[in-house]
Amino acid sequence: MKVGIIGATGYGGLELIRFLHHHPEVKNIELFTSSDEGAIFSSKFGHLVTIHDTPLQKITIDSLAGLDVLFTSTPSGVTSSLLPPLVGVGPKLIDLSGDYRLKDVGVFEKWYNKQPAPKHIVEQSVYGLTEWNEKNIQSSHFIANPGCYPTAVLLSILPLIKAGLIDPHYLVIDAKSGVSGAGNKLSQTTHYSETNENFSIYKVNEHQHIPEIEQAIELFANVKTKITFNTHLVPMTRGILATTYAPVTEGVSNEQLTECLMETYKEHPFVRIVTSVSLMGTNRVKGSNYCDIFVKVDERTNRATIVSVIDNLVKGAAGQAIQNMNVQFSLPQTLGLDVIPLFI
Ligand SMILES: NC(=O)C1=CN([C@@H]2O[C@H](COP(=O)(O)OP(=O)(O)OC[C@H]3O[C@@H](n4cnc5c(N)ncnc54)[C@H](OP(=O)(O)O)[C@@H]3O)[C@@H](O)[C@H]2O)C=CC1
Ligand SMILES: CC(=O)N[C@@H](CCC(=O)OP(=O)(O)O)C(=O)O
Repeated sequence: MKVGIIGATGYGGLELIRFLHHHPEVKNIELFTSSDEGAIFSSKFGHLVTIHDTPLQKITIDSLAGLDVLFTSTPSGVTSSLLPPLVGVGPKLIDLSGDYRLKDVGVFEKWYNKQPAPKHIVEQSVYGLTEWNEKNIQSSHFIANPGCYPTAVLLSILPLIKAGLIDPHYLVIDAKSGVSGAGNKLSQTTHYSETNENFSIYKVNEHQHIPEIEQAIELFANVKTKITFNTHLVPMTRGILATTYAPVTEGVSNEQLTECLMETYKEHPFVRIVTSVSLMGTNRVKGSNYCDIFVKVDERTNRATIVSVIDNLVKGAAGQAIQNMNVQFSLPQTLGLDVIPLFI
């Protein structure tokens, strides 16, 4: 397979390269740039010397046409105008940005404050939450890869909502991310001296992943709901830990919640249900495509605490994107992704 990456110099792009390099079906990786055409890739990234000594290419429709699959890992607002000429005619497309996730273009415009992609193009994309949308992904040429926070949250709560074990109308979700979630561009809030020894909340009640999570709950569990969702920045590089608090349906036990999660994901290699909280942590999934989930009912309040962890750059971005490519090409989902987490 001949694969292209637009946004190769970003964090998501670098992770795509790391995994695709080991993918047995990928024979060629072409790297594209909007800002540094001709630069030798490894001259920018020393860890890739002797591995990717290829020049960065200019993005043109002609240069993309011969690819089998194109990953776009660009800031929001870029692919809304870049991809429409390629949809349905060029390579299979997997977009890691938020530009095609929200089906209502008015909702995209409101939460991202950016010009949306044309509605008829957005309608052709399939939401790439792999474990929940495999059939549609397999038959699609155009995947909108989920956001990092929605991936962590949805994998943990969808089975319980769908089975009627928790009340979906009072969900309170508290999520924390490492700083790489904000990408590689410099900014005041991600500056070392502002993040080191600091733990902060941001985008209070205004995070762009709120409508994405609500849309997916409706799509996969057939429930219309409004969530409370807040995000925090943790002084670490990688990882998301998301905690959801949800009322438990009358008479439902802790064991039933755990069994439901285990049953849902028994055939899914990247989702692990953890039964001891001492085994949970972002370092248990770091560098890997795993999502680990733990649930415990507070019998005093009859609320469940549902916890999930992912690596934002892997299951939250590049890893899930490659998992989706595998599904699109009818390959085993684990191909190229079968790595043990870093842990330390
Ligand atoms: N970081 C994360 O954990 C996650 C990120 N995402 C989403 O994935 C996308 C990429 O994120 P991330 O890798 O962190 O971002 P980065 O900011 O690290 O990298 C984005 C890359 O996009 C390229 N780029 C910028 N402007 C343009 C343009 N106009 N046309 C083409 N390419 C452009 C740049 O490369 P160059 O200058 O060489 O063109 C840049 O290196 C974003 O939409 C993000 O929201 C999704 C899930 C998780
Ligand atoms: C830590 C941090 O800043 N994370 C980013 C995640 C960005 C992302 O994935 O946003 P898209 O919807 O544009 O893909 C954020 O919270 O906005």
